[in-house]
Amino acid sequence: MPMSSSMSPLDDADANFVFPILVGDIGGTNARFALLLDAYAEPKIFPIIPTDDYASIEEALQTSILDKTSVQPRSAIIAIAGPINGDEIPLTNAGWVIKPKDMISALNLQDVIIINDFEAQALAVASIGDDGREQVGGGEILPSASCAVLGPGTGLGVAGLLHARHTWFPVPGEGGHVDVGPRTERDFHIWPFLEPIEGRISGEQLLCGRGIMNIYRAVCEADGKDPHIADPAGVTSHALSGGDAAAVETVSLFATYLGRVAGDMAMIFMARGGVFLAGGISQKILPALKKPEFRAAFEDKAPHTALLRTIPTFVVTHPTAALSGLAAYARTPSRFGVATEGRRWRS
Ligand SMILES: Nc1ncnc2c1ncn2[C@@H]1O[C@H](COP(=O)(O)OP(=O)(O)OP(=O)(O)O)[C@@H](O)[C@H]1O
Repeated sequence: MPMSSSMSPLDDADANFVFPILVGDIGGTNARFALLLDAYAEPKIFPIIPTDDYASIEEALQTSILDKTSVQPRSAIIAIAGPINGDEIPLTNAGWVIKPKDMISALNLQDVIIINDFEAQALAVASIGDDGREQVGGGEILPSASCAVLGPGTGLGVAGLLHARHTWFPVPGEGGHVDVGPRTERDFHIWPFLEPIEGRISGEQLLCGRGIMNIYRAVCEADGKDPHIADPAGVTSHALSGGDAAAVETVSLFATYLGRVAGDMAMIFMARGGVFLAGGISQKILPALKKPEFRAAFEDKAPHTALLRTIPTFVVTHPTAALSGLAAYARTPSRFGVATEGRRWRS
């Protein structure tokens, strides 16, 4: 059992962390780390590393962070892709198993917190300003209202962010796995060619790197063409340059489906504070998301079209948004209602 399990989440969240604090955002593809020396200094951000290049988080931290600085962190706040359960936490979509007790002894830490990577993206939404995001379409942020975050990356992460009692509460969940159904005539042509997961098409079957390939292959098969592009970056670059019709349609459909699911999340969370598109893919296809499809699908939510029109949508453009959210939490944990029960380990 984690050593802090006797403390209630809110009592625990009020406890400050001891500096220097290491913050980390570990995705299925990339890991990003930064060091915070004190509550006022800007985080020192280290180069992004591919998760697959290291056998474990201890090895990654030792080689790419600790061997490159004389600062010895005392606390670590790490966001990971996957559910946090018990003392051994496997990453979804990557080979690492995070063992906080091993981190404490191998890296000489006194406090380790592990949270979900989309909670970190939600913390980022509360802490980044206009220069870290770009609005797509109309609507205006209603201050202190709820927000929703969706992030197509290796998978599709979704989180809410609620404001109550002067505190921002990130709400992690598995919203990336909602069902998505065909709607237009073209959808009905393509749907039979999509690869399902156990018989259904979930958001994550469409809205992530793998999902781009799923849509692309289905578009090609529906039209009796050979899919010749091998990876998601190839599809989006052919689409953005306009050089390949199937790639152009794939990215247009991706934007439509992302708009549909983002609109659903806006309604679920009543996200008058805005819907934010995080994750690696959104910023790479920003010009495609600015075309009409994304926002049209987002707003097309009868009987709530008028409501959806008032809700702004943003692409998070800050290159290390999750780290900046974690840094804001590390500095002033009392501003954020992050539940730490079962997710905090101390030496
Ligand atoms: N230019 C691009 N266009 C579309 N997809 C891309 C592009 N570059 C990389 N990808 C895909 O983005 C995914 C990686 O996303 P991201 O950079 O958000 O990684 P991550 O943080 O490790 O993901 P996650 O947090 O979802 O596990 C991979 O599936 C990759 O194939």
